[in-house]
Amino acid sequence: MMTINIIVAGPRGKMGSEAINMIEKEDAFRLVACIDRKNGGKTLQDIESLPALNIPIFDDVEACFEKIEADILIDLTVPEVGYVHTLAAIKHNIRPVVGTSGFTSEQISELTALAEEKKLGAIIAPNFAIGAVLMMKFSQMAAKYFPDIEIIEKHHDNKLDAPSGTAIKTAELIRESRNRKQQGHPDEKETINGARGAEFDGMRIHSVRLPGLVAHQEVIFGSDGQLLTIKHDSFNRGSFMEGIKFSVEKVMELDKLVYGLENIL
Ligand SMILES: NC(=O)C1=CN([C@@H]2O[C@H](COP(=O)(O)OP(=O)(O)OC[C@H]3O[C@@H](n4cnc5c(N)ncnc54)[C@H](OP(=O)(O)O)[C@@H]3O)[C@@H](O)[C@H]2O)C=CC1
Ligand SMILES: O=C(O)C1=N[C@H](C(=O)O)C[C@H](O)C1
Repeated sequence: MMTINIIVAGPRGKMGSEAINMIEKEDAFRLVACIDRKNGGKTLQDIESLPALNIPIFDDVEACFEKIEADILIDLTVPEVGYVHTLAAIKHNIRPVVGTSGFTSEQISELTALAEEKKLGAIIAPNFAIGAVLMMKFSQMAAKYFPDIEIIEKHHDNKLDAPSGTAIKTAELIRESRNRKQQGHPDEKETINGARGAEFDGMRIHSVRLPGLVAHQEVIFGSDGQLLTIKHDSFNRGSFMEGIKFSVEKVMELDKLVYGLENIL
């Protein structure tokens, strides 16, 4: 059995710490280093909330990639830094598996081109929960028949990016199967800015942020006399780990960047 050597960026985060637990449970996965802006020079065992492991922590991504032999970077940080980490990983021939949301489409295009040039596998997945991927695909199917759509995504109030990566990916998939349609009344006016949500290809995306929520999305399709709702809920971060595990295995076989788990499931 081949061992896959993994670096995790964002180890103290909700997703990063869950990913470390997942890696520890897998015989074929080996955690070799972490990237953490506040704990460079320490080891994982120096951090109270994390497993007592003698794994080096780097605050500098370049130093980490130069010193540590790794196959994969799992990035679970914030958009600006996650992009820098992903770019550096590809340059160092380390395959990125990116959960961090909020990359721009220009950044994704740039990373795609670089991975193609290097013939290196990479995965950027707006949502690693298998149920969420199905929710997006079912929405894409339904959009062909029900072109009037509102996406409502709901997340915890520590989330930095809006709309969520999942909502953007859902809208992108819907755009592939639906002719552009400007929804609502042509003369509608917002008396408070943002009341109708964000506009994407004529449909609307609404972002709810509340304590108590984890990650939830409803796609509502309206038609004459009927309403279809396609809904997914993640109640904990464990829901994303199956997709991360699958991506870590799959990215080793790829020679290009894949954006969205639906393309490899
Ligand atoms: N694709 C998917 O399926 C999923 C994706 N996500 C995405 O994953 C990312 C992480 O989510 P989550 O774990 O909930 O978030 P957390 O806020 O819990 O963790 C974020 C981590 O990033 C670190 N970080 C923040 N700012 C910086 C910075 N400037 N430089 C370096 N590190 C930094 C934080 O460290 P510090 O304490 O120093 O700030 C922390 O360790 C988000 O982008 C989220 O949208 C989340 C769930 C599922
Ligand atoms: O920040 C989160 O929590 C999540 N972010 C991802 C997104 O932006 O879609 C995935 C999931 O919704 C959880």
